Amino acid sequence: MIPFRKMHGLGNDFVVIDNRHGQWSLTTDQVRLVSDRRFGVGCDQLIIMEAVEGDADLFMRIYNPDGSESGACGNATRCVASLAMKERGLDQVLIKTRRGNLHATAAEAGDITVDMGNALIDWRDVPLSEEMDTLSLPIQLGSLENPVAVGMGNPHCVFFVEDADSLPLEKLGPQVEHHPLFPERTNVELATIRPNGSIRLRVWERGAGKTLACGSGACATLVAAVRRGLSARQAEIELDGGVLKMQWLENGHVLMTGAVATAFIGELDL
Ligand SMILES: N[C@H](CCC[C@H](N)C(=O)O)C(=O)O
Repeated sequence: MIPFRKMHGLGNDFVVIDNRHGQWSLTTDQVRLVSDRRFGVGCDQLIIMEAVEGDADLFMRIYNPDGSESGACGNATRCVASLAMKERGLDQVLIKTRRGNLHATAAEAGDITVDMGNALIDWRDVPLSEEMDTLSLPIQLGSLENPVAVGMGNPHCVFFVEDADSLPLEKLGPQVEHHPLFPERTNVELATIRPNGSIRLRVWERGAGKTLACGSGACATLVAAVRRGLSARQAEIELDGGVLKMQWLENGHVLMTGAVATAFIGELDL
C-alpha cells in the first residue's frame, strides 16, 4: 500500500506521494490510473517527493494525468513547501524541481510565496520549434490571435482576449496545446485585463486539460502582460479556483503567493 496526501492549491488538485525513502516507483500506466477521476483517486497532477543531495530540502517530480512529466507546477510547489515547512518547523524551504531550486516562504494567513525562478522569453527556452519573437506568435484560431509565449520550466501560450469567460476553452485548448510551434506541446492561457488592473485567467493545461487554477500559467500570464504593456509588474490574477498574488521582479524572477490545503490522506493499492 502506498500512502498519499490529497492536496490542492486553489482547486488545482494533487495526489502527493512521499517517496524520499525510495520505496516505490510507479509505471506510466499506474500514474495514469491514479490520476484518472473515473477509476483512480483523480488529480490534475501526481506529485512525488524525492530525497535530494545538496542544499534543497527535497526534489519534487511532477506528472500529468496523461503520464507526461512537467518541469513546473506552481500550485503543487506551494503545497509541498507547506508540508516541508510544517515537518521541519521552518518558515522557508528550498524545493528542487527539474528547473532548479525554488525558494518558498510562509506568507500571511497560511499562504505560501514561491519564487518560481526567472521567466524564459527566448524561443529556444519556451521551447518553440522555430526562431521567432515570443512577444507575438503567428497563431490565429477564431477570435484568438497573436499570443505571447513564455517558459517557466514548462511552456505557456498566453492569449489576451476581451472576455475570457465567453470563449469555448475546451474546444480551443487542445488545438493550441498540440500546435506545431510547440515541440513539447504547451499550456494554454486565456487572459482578460480588468479595468482595476487585476487579470482574469482561464487555463487549459498540457496533458491535463481544463483546471481550476495553474500557478506557472499565472506566472507566464503576468510576464506576458507586462511585456505587452498591459499590466504593472505586480498584479492579482483571478482563476476559477481563486486569486494568486503575482510579482515579476526586476531580476527576472516571478513570485507567486496563494493558499494551500490538504483534503484527505489515503492509501493506494497498486
Ligand atoms: N498546475 C500546474 C501546471 C502544470 C503544468 C503541466 N500541465 C505541464 O505539462 O506543464 C501549476 O500550478 O503550475
